[in-house]
Amino acid sequence: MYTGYNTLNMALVVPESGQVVACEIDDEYVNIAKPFFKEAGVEDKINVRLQMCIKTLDELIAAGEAGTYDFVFIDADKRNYDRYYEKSLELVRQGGIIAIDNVLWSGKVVDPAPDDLTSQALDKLNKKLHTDQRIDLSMLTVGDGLTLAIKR
Ligand SMILES: C[S@@+](CC[C@H](N)C(=O)[O-])C[C@H]1O[C@@H](n2cnc3c(N)ncnc32)[C@H](O)[C@@H]1O
Repeated sequence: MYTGYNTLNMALVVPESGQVVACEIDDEYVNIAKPFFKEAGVEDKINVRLQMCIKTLDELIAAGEAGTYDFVFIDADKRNYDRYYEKSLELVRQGGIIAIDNVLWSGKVVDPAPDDLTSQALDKLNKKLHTDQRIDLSMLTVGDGLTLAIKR
């Protein structure tokens, strides 16, 4: 979530009945974001979970919400992206979209250094998605690289 810029954007466009689940581990950012959610009149549409996001994803699955989400945006700690991707794939419905940010990592994924575990993890995930038959894939070369994975 960070300071909530994209959480707020999503909450502004989902219908009144929609919900945005926002994952963050740092309460400083949550405290910055929440007044803006209120000011924009969308605080009731945003469910902030202040804990490790893998725990939140597991809780959503345990609550029977697999296959019910339209969209997931993955933009937290890069080395765990593959774990978040697998959980997100469970959570989205057929035709649902998983967006993954920073997949080019300033170009370092092309030839990751031996000690650069982040670039290695992103490179590995990019290659995995390329042949993943569970999704249709588009990698947008905008910004730092944005992958769109659409669940089949
Ligand atoms: C790049 S920022 C997110 C920006 C946000 N997607 C946006 O566009 O407005 C990444 C955030 O993920 C949080 N984060 C990192 N690891 C996390 C984890 N394991 N669980 C939950 N949040 C995490 C960081 O504290 C940081 O605020």
